Amino acid sequence: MEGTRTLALSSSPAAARRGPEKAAVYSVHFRHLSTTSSLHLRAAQSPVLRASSSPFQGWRRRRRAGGLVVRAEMFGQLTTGLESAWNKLRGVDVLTKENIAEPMRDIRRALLEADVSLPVVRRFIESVSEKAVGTDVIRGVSPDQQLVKVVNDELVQLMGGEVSDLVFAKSGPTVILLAGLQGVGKTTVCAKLASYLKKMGKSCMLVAADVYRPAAIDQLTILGKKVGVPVYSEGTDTKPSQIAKNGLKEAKSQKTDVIIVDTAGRLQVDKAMMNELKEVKRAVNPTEVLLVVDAMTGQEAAGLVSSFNDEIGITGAILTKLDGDSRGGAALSVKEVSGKPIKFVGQGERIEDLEPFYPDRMAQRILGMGDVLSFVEKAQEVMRQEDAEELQKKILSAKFNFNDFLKQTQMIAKMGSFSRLIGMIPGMNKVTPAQIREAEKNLKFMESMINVMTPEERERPELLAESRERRKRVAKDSGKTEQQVGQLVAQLFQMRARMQKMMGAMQGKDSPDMNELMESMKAEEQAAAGTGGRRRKYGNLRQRQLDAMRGFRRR
Ligand SMILES: Nc1nc2c(ncn2[C@@H]2O[C@H](COP(=O)(O)OP(=O)(O)OP(=O)(O)O)[C@@H](O)[C@H]2O)c(=O)[nH]1
Repeated sequence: MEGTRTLALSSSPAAARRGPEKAAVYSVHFRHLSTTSSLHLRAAQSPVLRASSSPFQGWRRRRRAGGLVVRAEMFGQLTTGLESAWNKLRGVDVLTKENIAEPMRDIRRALLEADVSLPVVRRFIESVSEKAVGTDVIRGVSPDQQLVKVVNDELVQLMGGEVSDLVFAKSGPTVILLAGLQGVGKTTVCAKLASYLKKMGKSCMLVAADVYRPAAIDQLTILGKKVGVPVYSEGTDTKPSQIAKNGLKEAKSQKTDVIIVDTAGRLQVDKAMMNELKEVKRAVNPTEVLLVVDAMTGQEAAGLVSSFNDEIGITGAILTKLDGDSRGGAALSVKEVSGKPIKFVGQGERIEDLEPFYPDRMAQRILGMGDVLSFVEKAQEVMRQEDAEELQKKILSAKFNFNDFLKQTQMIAKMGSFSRLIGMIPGMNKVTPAQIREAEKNLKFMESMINVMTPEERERPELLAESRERRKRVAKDSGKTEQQVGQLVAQLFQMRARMQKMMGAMQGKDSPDMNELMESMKAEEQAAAGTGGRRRKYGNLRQRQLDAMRGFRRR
């Protein structure tokens, strides 16, 4: 492989585990001249851990029986690189061409260090910059969170958008032809895929068409036994295309749903290999031709998918050894470079370590910001910008009315569990679940009174503040007391004042004191419920409410 020098003592954590017990560093596998793309260490004692603090940034320690294994945290390097981009946006009001320039440079650097190919990085940066600047402002979402969301969406697109499912033949056995260079994990993938398909309820057969390495046939036979799937083989004297053809015939006679054909791997792409694959492909007309590539080879993997597709025509790729990939270049480049989707990823040596490739989950893992993303998505979903602007105007001009109040409560309901949402707001994690439950109950209580108000009363709460008759009617229609209606009206005026204060604080970039807000909501709810003890306890609050109403009457 050009540009690759293997100083390998071992290529896998399993081999690392097999190493001697006492040394601090047992095995190191370097690919690529300058990068530590693959490194598996095992230590019986702590020196490796001490060493792990700086040179192994983004690497993960795992405790295993009998020692510690230090492994690359998947895409850890990239995640760390991107973090510096968000940090540069702290304190800005809105994303502009100017203020995103530096964060975009960080993102570009992080992607290049992750071994994503340059043209892909260029297109990515261009698209993110364009979208970030053109994105509507969402109230409550900070510019750095907004950029995280734009980058996430672009990463998902870059990796193919949707999950790309396996295609099954409409009739007869589905044939999956696996190709790939030597040592990428093809044989292991055969067994992993068979086990995956078995769990889906499909019957499988493995076909051993790697005739150049007798050990490959043995390995497949052993793995077949392990996963409980028959293996069709004819030794090493028959042509691979003939073995594949006979295997398919056998599968048909046994009414097997899927056959997986294991082919020979070569050290590099050569004509003989391609011709043989073409021949096998012609012989069995596969539904899926999947190229197995090693994630640790970075953008080379993407290049390979491209050249195999040009030569033989493939339907997708399987990315193995993602568990050892701290960079992510292959996962990010394959679709964009080759136009072919990654269908599965191998994330370990065990049979069950194969799963479909979900671009959205992968992007979230890269960014490591699941909470921020779901918060932004929910805020986007329920709060169109016009609504937000209108609301803000109303709040600032003290015109917040019962309709807005209802809209807000409904919005909160739409956002799903109030408590989950609150947990996502920085600074709100001190609010207890009991407080949240009370706030939710309070919202329902108030809603029942608002529902029986006339449109005019909702629009102009002053009407209710000024007319006892109106308050009496609302109380009667909602089954509440006149006093409770009075408290609700007073509460709305207090809320106006409080929201104005909050908006002022937000515009001044101070974060509002959410705890105080929750405390007062709780107090108001209890006052509204109107028990004797609570009445005494929250006497001051009720006095304030009455004052607010009186003040209003005087106007
Ligand atoms: N960590 C890790 N190791 C893997 C993964 N997939 C395969 N391996 C290991 O990679 C090594 C090579 O796997 P094989 O399945 O023998 O590779 P192959 O492509 O069939 O090799 P040839 O038959 O020589 O072409 C084995 O030690 C596997 O356990 C993976 O997803 N993660």
